[in-house]
Amino acid sequence: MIIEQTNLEDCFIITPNVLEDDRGYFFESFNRKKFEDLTDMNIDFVQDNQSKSSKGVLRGLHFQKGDYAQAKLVRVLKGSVLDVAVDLRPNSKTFSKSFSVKLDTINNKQLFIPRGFAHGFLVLENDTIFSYKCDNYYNKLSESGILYNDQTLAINWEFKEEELILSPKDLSLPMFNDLFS
Ligand SMILES: Cc1cn([C@H]2C[C@H](O)[C@@H](COP(=O)(O)OP(=O)(O)O[C@H]3O[C@H](C)C(=O)[C@H](O)[C@H]3O)O2)c(=O)[nH]c1=O
Repeated sequence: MIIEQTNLEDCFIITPNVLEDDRGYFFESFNRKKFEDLTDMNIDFVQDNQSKSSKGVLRGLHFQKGDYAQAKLVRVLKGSVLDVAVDLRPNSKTFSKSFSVKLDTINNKQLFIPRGFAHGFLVLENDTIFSYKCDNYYNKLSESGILYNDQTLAINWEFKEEELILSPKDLSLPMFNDLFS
């Protein structure tokens, strides 16, 4: 397992050690001890999620507020995404900054997104399956988010605006300045 720092504090790229043989491959998709040893963080994931999406789907930017904030370890089981994390921790040196990385089944990369971040992803291939671990349970009343094309965050999704597919909920998310001004 290789851990790479990103430009955001406490947000890491994790690349598993893929063991190939003439049958195919094997890798440990998560190993708590190795994760904690390498990141110096304690983590206790309690919920796994999975979603399937068509090319052009953009899910996010989402986060849960307060006591229900979630850290996530995200990866792709099939297809590929542009994954985006945004630091929304007001006291962080990287507050309001974002990080993007392509996750797919070629690079097998995963992104660890700590509590206090917003998360979203743009699907780059049809029938992409996205899977992630959360260290806190889903709490509908604590859900919040920021509109994907918020001008303060200025995230480059690298995709034609007219080809994006978002849920009505995501299209009605607030702007960054509505939440943090
Ligand atoms: C997140 C979640 C949702 N749901 C239910 C609520 C809806 O009936 C249905 C779809 O929910 P939603 O449209 O919020 O799903 P996504 O747009 O994929 O949301 C996720 O996408 C972004 C990128 C994330 O990082 C979050 O984990 C999460 O917000 O699943 C549950 O039952 N449990 C859950 O943990």
